[in-house]
Amino acid sequence: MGKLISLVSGKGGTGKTTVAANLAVALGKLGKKVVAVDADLTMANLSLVMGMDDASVTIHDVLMGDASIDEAIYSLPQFENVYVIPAAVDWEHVIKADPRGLPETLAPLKEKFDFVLIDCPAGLQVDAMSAMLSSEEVILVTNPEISCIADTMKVGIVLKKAGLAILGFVLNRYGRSDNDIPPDAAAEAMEVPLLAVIPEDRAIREGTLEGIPVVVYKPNSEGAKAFMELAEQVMRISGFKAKVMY
Ligand SMILES: Nc1ncnc2c1ncn2[C@@H]1O[C@H](COP(=O)(O)OP(=O)(O)OP(=O)(O)O)[C@@H](O)[C@H]1O
Repeated sequence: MGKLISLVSGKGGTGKTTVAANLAVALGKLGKKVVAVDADLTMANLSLVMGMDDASVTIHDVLMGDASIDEAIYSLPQFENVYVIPAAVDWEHVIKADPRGLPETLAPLKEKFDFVLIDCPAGLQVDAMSAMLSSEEVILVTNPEISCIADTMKVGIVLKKAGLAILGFVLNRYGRSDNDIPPDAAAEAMEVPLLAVIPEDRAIREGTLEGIPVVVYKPNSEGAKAFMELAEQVMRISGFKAKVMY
């Protein structure tokens, strides 16, 4: 059985999609079969970040009852072992798909993949809750700012109460400002394990624009190395032996 892991945060723009895309490609490089799911049903962009700009069947069609989940899974041959379930961006699909169907729609994926990574909307609204409750385990994504840490902690507390396992948090965009909260202080505040510190890195943003996650776009960059370390950490805590292949 695979792992259903959501990428979540209290605030928008912390880097959930970037972490989901890079973690997916990094785990694929480490030999695991991964599907990345765009569960941000109103502001979808995961598939674009992973180099796919058009999809005939999306998670919205599945939620609307017009397609099966298998029909919405696309292989990304440019990355080893990586698949994506895209979301629609047009308004018609967005208003017709009910996010509350996500948990039962995504649950069967863990029979087919080692990792199911669910890119969630920020916050605690019904669309975000439905996406997050589709997972069994959670990776919190925060920036090194006090308000972001506080809001992300709140989400973590709610999800823990709901029975999900909090694997830990990713401190993303570290080094962007002189006032950044340092990793040890962030870990003390969050009260969950620090899985990785991802530096602020131009190569990450460039990779996003190119549709090539930085672990493939610039594998020797500091950002790429940090994402590979995150993937090894996730392998370890998931009980897989992490072998270094890069
Ligand atoms: N470590 C980083 N260094 C530099 N740029 C980054 C880093 N992490 C993310 N970014 C950039 O920040 C922007 C927002 O990231 P992303 O879309 O992943 O955030 P998000 O949390 O998914 O946003 P939303 O809440 O809107 O879905 C993107 O342009 C991305 O390239």
